[in-house]
Amino acid sequence: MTTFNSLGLSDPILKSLDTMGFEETTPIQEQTIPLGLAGKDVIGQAQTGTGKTAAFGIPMLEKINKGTKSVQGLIVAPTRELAIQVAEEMNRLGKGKGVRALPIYGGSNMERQIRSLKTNQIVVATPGRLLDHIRRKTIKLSHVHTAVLDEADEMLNMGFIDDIRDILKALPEERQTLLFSATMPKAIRDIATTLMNSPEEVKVKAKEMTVENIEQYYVEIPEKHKFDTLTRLLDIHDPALAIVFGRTKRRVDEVADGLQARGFSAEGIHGDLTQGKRMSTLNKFKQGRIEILVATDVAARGLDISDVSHVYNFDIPQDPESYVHRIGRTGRAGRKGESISFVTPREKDQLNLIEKITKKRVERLKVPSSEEAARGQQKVAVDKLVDTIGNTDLKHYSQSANELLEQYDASDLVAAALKMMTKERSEVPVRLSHVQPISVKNAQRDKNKGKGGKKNYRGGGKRNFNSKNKSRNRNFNGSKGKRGNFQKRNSSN
Ligand SMILES: Nc1ncnc2c1ncn2[C@@H]1O[C@H](COP(=O)(O)OP(=O)(O)OP(=O)(O)O)[C@@H](O)[C@H]1O
Ligand SMILES: [Mg+2]
Repeated sequence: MTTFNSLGLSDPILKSLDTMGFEETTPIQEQTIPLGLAGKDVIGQAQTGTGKTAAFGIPMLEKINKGTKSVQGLIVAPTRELAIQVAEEMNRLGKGKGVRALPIYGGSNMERQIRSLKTNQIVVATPGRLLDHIRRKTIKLSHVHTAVLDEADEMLNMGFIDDIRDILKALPEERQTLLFSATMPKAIRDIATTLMNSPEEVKVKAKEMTVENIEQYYVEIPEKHKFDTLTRLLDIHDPALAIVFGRTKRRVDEVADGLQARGFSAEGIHGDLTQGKRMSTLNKFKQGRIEILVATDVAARGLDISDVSHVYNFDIPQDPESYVHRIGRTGRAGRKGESISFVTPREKDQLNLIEKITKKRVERLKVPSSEEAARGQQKVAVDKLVDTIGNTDLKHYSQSANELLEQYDASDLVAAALKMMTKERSEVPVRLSHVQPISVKNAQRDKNKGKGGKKNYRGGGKRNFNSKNKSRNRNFNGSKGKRGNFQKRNSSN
């Protein structure tokens, strides 16, 4: 066990960590914070949800000179939501020292950003908006001593590489560059090293690329049965919060609408929505006001929402890296999670490729029948009832209960109560537009075709964004997740 204390951090930073409830370092933090503090360039690779943000954030904050009122630390992230989230985490980490991070991203007020830029020493930006500021000379980067590419492999992928080169060119040559991600294909690592100054490569040793606290399943299923299977699985699993990934924006809209029509609390998020809509949907999801987020890959990377218990790959992802990031939205910070990928018969090769690259076998799950789904829904009601017996003072109801028992059969009474509590699904038919199955060959060809081209991440574009649940009893904050070993003391996400 390594404590933050033993890394020689300053009191203000230790104070923030204490407030955040971080007690021990995670392995990537233990290995990269000393390198970061020593001014080394670092390529850091560690599994999803294992605290990479603090791994690069803490050394950056330690090196901010409070007396200099200019941008000294720059973090670049691929999506607006992630830029905002990373800025929030940096603000928590920097609170003790009084250092603030400003998120800058497209779709928000540029003038306001320009005013705030004068008072913040750390900027967390998406590449497009940052370049706008650089070109308009509305950001001063001559004092930046630390630059971080979060989700580095994504940032150095074909869609972003030119922007990243331009951004790095605008920074002082004398600087520290840190790259972090859960995945780092070799070709990208090679590009990365050309942008850095003899980097130290830290790869947290793990047998598999995915975290072991995610139970990974797949169902083999023809395209036309996917939607009904999804609703059955949702009824059986009764997730605290779930993310359903679809391949395209249209797909996301159709699945979200379909789920709503069947009475689920679901909304979609993708790159064609306004920034305001994206934020409000994500916030509702974080607060548990919607239970199912249907998303393109725009939500695949970095997002840290602790109560996500299930990830469904309604469409199998284009590449194994995307799979790793998508399922990594659950099972964070030591919690448990489950992922279920839908594989059409022609997509079995793609699943095999994912298993090979991630070095993890994905287990087959039987497609549930409608009877099983109905039993699943009933079980939710039964659990609620049993939970109420255990945790509520029922004195108030005992007189009515006794009167009813004199008139009716006990089993009829319980059955009636269960029926009232069971959410019976509407059977409205839901039809989705046809999508092409992914084959390893096609995925490869699409990848090559896109080389050098611009991948429109901001707009989404081509790169779009079980019943074994240990405890079905949701407590009031909606959490069903089990606590793992590097939990915060007072987790308040
Ligand atoms: N040492 C720690 N102790 C307890 N909780 C921590 C610690 N470090 C980070 N966390 C928490 O763990 C969660 C995941 O951290 P973070 O988002 O940085 O993961 P990540 O490695 O960047 O994941 P991804 O690859 O998905 O981006 C966050 O809620 C964070 O606050
Ligand atoms: Mg991250």
